[in-house]
Amino acid sequence: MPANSESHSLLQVRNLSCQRDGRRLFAGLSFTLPASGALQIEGANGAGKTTLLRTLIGSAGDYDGQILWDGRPFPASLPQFRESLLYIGHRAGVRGGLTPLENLAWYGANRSAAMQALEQVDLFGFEDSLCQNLSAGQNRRVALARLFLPDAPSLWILDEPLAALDVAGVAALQGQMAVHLSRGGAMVFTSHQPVALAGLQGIQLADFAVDELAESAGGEHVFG
Ligand SMILES: Nc1ncnc2c1ncn2[C@@H]1O[C@H](COP(=O)(O)OP(=O)(O)OP(=O)(O)O)[C@@H](O)[C@H]1O
Repeated sequence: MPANSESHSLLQVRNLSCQRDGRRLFAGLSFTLPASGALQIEGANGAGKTTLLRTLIGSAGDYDGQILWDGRPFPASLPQFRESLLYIGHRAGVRGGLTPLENLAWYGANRSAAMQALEQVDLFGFEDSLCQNLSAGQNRRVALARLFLPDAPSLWILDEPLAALDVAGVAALQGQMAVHLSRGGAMVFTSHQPVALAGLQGIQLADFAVDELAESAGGEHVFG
C-alpha cells in the first residue's frame, strides 16, 4: 500500500489555521503522517510550535481546518486517537514529589518494565530518588523513559524532547525514535536542534505564517 494513501494515513491535517491574541500563528497548514512517518516542526521562539502540538493532541479546540485520525475527523475520533497517543509536553509531566519508578508506575508501568526503561535512559541508581532532587536533564530522561516502555502507543507527539539532554542522551533518544519508526510507529516533534533520523521530514512554521501582503498556503505535504 502506498505510504500516502488515505487508508494508510494515521494523522491528517487539512488547511489548519490558528490565532492567539489576535495574531495568526499559522494558516493553510496541511500534511499527512503515515505509519513510520516522522515530522519535525521547526520555527523561531513564539512561532506557534507548542500551540500546533497542543492543537494536534486535541487540547486546543479553537482552530480552523480539519484534523483526522485514522480517516475520522476530530472530535469524533478523539477517544481512539488518545488511546494511540503518547504526548510529552514542554513541562514533561514529571511529578517532583514522586520517584522515577513512581512516575512510570503512574503511567501504568510495572516495576520490571520501569526499571528497564530507566536503565535505557541511564537513570539506574536514581530510581528511588525524588524527581525534585534530580537535575533538569535527569527529569527530562524520566519523562522520556516512557518511550522505552513496552507497548508504547503508536503516535508520539513530543515538544522539545532533546531539550536539556547531554550528547549521550540525545543519541539514546534518536536510537529509540528509529526503533519506533521501524516498528510502524509515527511521530511529530519540535526541536531547535537537528535530529538525526532517517526519513525525517520538516515543516517550517514561518512558511505557514500569514502577513498582510500575502496569504501563504503551503499545499499538501505527505510525510513518511
Ligand atoms: N493561551 C494563549 N493565550 C494567548 N497567547 C498565547 C497562548 N498560547 C500561546 N500564545 C502565544 O502564541 C505564540 C506562540 O506560542 P508557542 O508556545 O506556540 O510558541 P513556540 O513556537 O512553541 O515557542 P518556543 O520555541 O519559544 O517554545 C506566543 O506569542 C504565545 O505568547
